[in-house]
Amino acid sequence: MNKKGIAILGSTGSIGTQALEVIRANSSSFSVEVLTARSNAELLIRQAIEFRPKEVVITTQSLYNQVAGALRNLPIKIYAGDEALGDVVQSGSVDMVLTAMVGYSGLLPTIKAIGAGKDIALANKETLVVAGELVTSLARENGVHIFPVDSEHSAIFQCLAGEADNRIEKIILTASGGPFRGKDRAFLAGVTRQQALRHPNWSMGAKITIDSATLMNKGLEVIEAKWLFDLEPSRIDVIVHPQSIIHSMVQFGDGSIKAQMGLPDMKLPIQYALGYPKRLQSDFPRFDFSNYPSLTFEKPDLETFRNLVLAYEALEKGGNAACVVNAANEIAVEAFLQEKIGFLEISDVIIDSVAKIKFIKKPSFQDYVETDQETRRFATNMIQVRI
Ligand SMILES: NC(=O)C1=CN([C@@H]2O[C@H](COP(=O)(O)OP(=O)(O)OC[C@H]3O[C@@H](n4cnc5c(N)ncnc54)[C@H](OP(=O)(O)O)[C@@H]3O)[C@@H](O)[C@H]2O)C=CC1
Ligand SMILES: CC(=O)[C@@H](O)[C@H](O)COP(=O)(O)O
Ligand SMILES: [Mn+2]
Repeated sequence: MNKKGIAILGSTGSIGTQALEVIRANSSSFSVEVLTARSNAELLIRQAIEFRPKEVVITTQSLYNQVAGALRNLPIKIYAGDEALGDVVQSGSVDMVLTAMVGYSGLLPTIKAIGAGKDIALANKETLVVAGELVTSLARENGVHIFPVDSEHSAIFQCLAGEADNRIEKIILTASGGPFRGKDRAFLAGVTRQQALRHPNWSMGAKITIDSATLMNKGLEVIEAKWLFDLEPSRIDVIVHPQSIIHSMVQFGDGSIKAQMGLPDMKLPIQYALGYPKRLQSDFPRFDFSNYPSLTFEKPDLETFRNLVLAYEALEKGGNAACVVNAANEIAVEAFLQEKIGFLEISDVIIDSVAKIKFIKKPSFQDYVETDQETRRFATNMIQVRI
């Protein structure tokens, strides 16, 4: 049997390392062709020695010598810098690119991979948030499939199997509510980085963990769902489900609701995307109903967690609005992680950026690049003035 050749962008992160666990357990189905990282040279070297990719990229130029030196006796090509990401995804042996980088930086390599006809396993939700219209139309033109890795979107994708001719009435994205569910603004004003990084159910990278705490993660996921499943915003609901057992739901025209369930473990959606259409066997721990006597649901508190509203507004507005929200959020989350601003100020930075940055109704790729840069400059400045 031919193995599927996988390129992993961001192999040293939370999704990247779990993807390698999946591949290690299914080595007769997959080969690792490309590994990339930004700063964690030591882990990248260990991964390359174990999985023997054809190409490796370390985007931090100053780490090139360390990586190249450690791998010098192996038949692996080593590159440095951001531009190399756009080249390696196009390699002949790559069948599928797993986009497990964080933030806006995932956009350009994803576009290059789609241009080269490579299927995408998409974890990097920011790609669709920033330029969903452009990326999905490019995928259609190139006959490329985008398989969702994000747990909610994987759940919806799994619920849609066999339903191609049936109308979706709405989808219901579940949200854990994050570590501050039930708290008010007075409490949130004083929360620390450490508190915000303590997600109740998932162990993830720092940026998405803060997004979960502000509910921006759910906002980004609403936008991601719009582009993956071609739905108007009014057909995308969010419900808080603190146990994170139901990963999302689809309601059809006859009123029937399908849900996908399981313990919170990203290896399952990663494996489903890599192995699609096959469900590969796994020994992931199984969900036991008797351990969960109650699965509960509540409405999100939109007065306290304003970021979810900001994301819906950007989706309604269209154009480059979500690109502005994303860039401002990335800058604000990084500033919060560096303890330069408070938790509630994350929303303030986004609101002021949306008000300031020029709206473009039909943005080109270059417009997205410029919008991202201008927003980052504005948001960074705004934070500097405050401190
Ligand atoms: N973690 C999760 O469970 C989930 C994550 N996602 C999404 O998946 C993506 C990855 O998240 P996660 O794995 O948590 O993130 P991590 O921060 O854990 O990992 C990010 C990875 O990308 C690399 N990286 C970071 N910045 C850059 C950059 N500017 N250029 C090149 N490479 C870079 C990092 O390299 P290094 O470490 O070497 O610096 C690392 O390999 C995000 O978009 C997130 O929203 C979606 C659903 C669940
Ligand atoms: C695992 C995953 O897909 C994350 O996006 C997760 O959903 C975050 O949890 P929240 O529901 O708290 O945003
Ligand atoms: Mn998710």
